[in-house]
Amino acid sequence: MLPKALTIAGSDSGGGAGIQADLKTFQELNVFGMSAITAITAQNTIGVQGVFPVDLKGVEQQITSVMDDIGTDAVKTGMLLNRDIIEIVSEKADHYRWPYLVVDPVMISTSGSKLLHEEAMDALIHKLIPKATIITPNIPEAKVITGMNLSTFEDRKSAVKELHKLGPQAVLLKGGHEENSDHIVDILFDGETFYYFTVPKINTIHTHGTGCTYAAAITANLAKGLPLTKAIHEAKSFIHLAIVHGFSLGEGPGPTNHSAHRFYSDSFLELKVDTE
Ligand SMILES: Nc1ncnc2c1ncn2[C@@H]1O[C@H](COP(=O)(O)OP(=O)(O)O)[C@@H](O)[C@H]1O
Ligand SMILES: Cc1ncc(COP(=O)(O)OP(=O)(O)O)c(N)n1
Repeated sequence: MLPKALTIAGSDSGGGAGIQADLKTFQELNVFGMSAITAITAQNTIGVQGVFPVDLKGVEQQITSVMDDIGTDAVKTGMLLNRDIIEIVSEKADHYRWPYLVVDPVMISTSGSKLLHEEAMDALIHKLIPKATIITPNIPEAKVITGMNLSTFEDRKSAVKELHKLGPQAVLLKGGHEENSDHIVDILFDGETFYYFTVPKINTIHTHGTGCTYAAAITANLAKGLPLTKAIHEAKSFIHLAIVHGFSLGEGPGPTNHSAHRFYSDSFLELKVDTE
């Protein structure tokens, strides 16, 4: 039987991010994908033209319908939009005791649209993040959650420790927003050990949906039963190839290429994983 994964996130009509990116990633990684949609966004490569929340009963019922009949091996959250939706997801996490919960704390799209209301921050930090197997903030999201300045590498390590104190089993701080380096470092901390996933920065604008795709690949790998560090290492290889082969679509930044990994052996990407 195929492993199963549920994504609880927003729909991106443009197909590059959100639910669409998650389901494409699950499919590419041979995981049966299921969804609970929190909001419909009218979105393309240029930006987000509209956000239409799904009513609370609709969100709650999608999760219940999937869980009571099919069940899941792992859950990922993306755009959750508001406090009420976060509270529903948190209650469902308690009720169903999901084996793995990957929380991508989506707040704002690269094009600048709000995908999480400010009033929802407290629920995200105190109700959902503590239940996560892993959280995957980017640098701006980590700044908002910790209130810290993340200019230096040491700042980022300190922020990762602070984020871990909120209660998730592990924190993965993504480095894609690093501006002053030709390398990008994602920092993983599991409460004992730091791991660094370092890659050369790819010179491209076609990175729409990178965060969603990466977190979905981690979720798929956890659903398959991979240990956390290996799940991230393989997901990093997947997202790296997807960015290398990102492509132009529409007038704005194009999406990553979810199929790119098919054309490489697993060992294509030599990743440096340091522990200390
Ligand atoms: N230009 C790039 N070159 C190489 N890797 C990148 C690049 N941009 C993003 N990544 C990687 O893509 C993943 C998503 O990162 P990031 O862009 O920080 O998140 P988000 O999409 O949530 O803003 C991370 O593993 C990051 O290192
Ligand atoms: C519906 C929806 N969810 C999430 C995002 C954000 O996607 P992400 O991969 O974090 O980054 P960008 O695509 O904004 O660079 C989204 N845009 N839409």
